[in-house]
Amino acid sequence: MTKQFDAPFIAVEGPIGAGKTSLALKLSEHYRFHLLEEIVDENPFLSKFYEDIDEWSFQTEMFFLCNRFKQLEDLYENQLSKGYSVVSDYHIFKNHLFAKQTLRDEHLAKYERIYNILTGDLPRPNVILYINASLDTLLNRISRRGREMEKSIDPSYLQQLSGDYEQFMRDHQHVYPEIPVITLDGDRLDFVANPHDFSRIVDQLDEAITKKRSLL
Ligand SMILES: Nc1ncnc2c1ncn2[C@@H]1O[C@H](COP(=O)(O)OP(=O)(O)O)[C@@H](O)[C@H]1O
Ligand SMILES: Nc1nc2c(ncn2[C@H]2C[C@H](O)[C@@H](COP(=O)(O)O)O2)c(=O)[nH]1
Repeated sequence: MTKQFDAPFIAVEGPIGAGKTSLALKLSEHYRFHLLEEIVDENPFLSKFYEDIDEWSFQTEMFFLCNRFKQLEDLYENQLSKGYSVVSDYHIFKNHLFAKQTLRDEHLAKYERIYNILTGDLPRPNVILYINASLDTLLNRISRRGREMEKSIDPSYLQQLSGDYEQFMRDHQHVYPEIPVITLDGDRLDFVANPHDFSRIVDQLDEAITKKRSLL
């Protein structure tokens, strides 16, 4: 049974470099919501993963899964169960989305059994902001962010992830119509440098939060 709570729990999602962390940080400051940030550099396998995906993918995905499991357990205990609102730069589903691309079949079968056990009763976001963007935009932003290990990202890997995100968001809206998915055009919106673009996102989010509160 998924843990129940009433507070807004907003997840910002999208492929690598779409702007999730940047937008989540700005929203947490604007709304004074608790910010849940995914770990990246603390994953000891990630740099090895980018050098040899097949060799290091299982440990990479399992590390992310276990870390996020603990983060979300603590989030429920310390924030959501107490009525505090949250904005996060990830949704736990991303773990599965990456694993389906990076794990070979026999590893994926084991991973999915563990994923279902660990995530079955975790708190789930009740609003999703989904940033999509073209491959060129993603590659440019990854380059601008400048993480050494990401310089070896294969564009086809990123293209496949982007496609998987598109499909997942369509499926999610169909399966969970009560959870609004606000899609943002990452090619057109510069919420980092353009206050008008950011305020338009806030307007859409205000509407979604107000609507959810009216249903409580
Ligand atoms: N909408 C945007 N317009 C322009 N630059 C952006 C935008 N979103 C993010 N960036 C820049 O792109 C880089 C990646 O952003 P980041 O928030 O780390 O993406 P993600 O968390 O999705 O990987 C950062 O340098 C950030 O400043
Ligand atoms: N193989 C996986 N890699 C992941 C996962 N979550 C994040 N990441 C990588 C992708 C980027 O290099 C970096 C930061 O991710 P962003 O989406 O914030 O750009 O970490 C995962 O579950 N599996």
